[in-house]
Amino acid sequence: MGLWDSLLNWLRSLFFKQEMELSLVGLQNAGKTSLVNAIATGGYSEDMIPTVGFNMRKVTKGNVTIKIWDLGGQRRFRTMWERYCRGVSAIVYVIDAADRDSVPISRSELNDLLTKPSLNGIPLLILGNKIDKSEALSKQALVDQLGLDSVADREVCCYMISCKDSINIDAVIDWLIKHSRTAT
Ligand SMILES: Nc1nc2c(ncn2[C@@H]2O[C@H](COP(=O)(O)OP(=O)(O)OP(=O)(O)O)[C@@H](O)[C@H]2O)c(=O)[nH]1
Ligand SMILES: [Mg+2]
Repeated sequence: MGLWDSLLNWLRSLFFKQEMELSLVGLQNAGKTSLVNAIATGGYSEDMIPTVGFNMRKVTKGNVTIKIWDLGGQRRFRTMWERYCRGVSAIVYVIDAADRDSVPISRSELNDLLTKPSLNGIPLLILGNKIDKSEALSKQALVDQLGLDSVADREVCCYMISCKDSINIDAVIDWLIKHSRTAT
């Protein structure tokens, strides 16, 4: 990048602070809280406490401040998902790609969420997590088993990630930054 471009980018970052709000949803044990840690600090821990209700974290990447609603994935918390997804810039849906038995439940919970009129058109990022495990599904298998090809009313993107080995976390951050909007 030339000096002039760098200068322009710097000026832009001073005047156009970006911010975005997103919700992290998906079944318990999928790795949502681990993803927040991976994005915020790159840290990872084996012993995580299940999220009770929700947590809110603010993470700053460059000139983008991301407000993350990290929701509990246990059944009793799933009815809250819709409320916390309203008005966000993106819905991030995390799946344990190595827990093949849970994928059908994940699919039906995702379908329920996507039929809510209040969430119409909100971009969806699907993350197949735990690809460090040998039993993890391939991306194509996950896309098929979730029926993602039939989602037509919104932008959908899917990445396979590992919070443990920091695989594709950069791609996730890039996608998020592209979906932020200029703060007013
Ligand atoms: N092998 C492997 N394990 C992971 C990965 N990401 C998370 N885990 C583990 O999965 C377990 C659950 O992680 P959490 O981040 O607490 O899952 P969660 O989706 O926030 O769960 P709830 O808060 O109950 O909804 C923990 O033991 C993590 O260490 C990964 O990429 N690979
Ligand atoms: Mg959690």
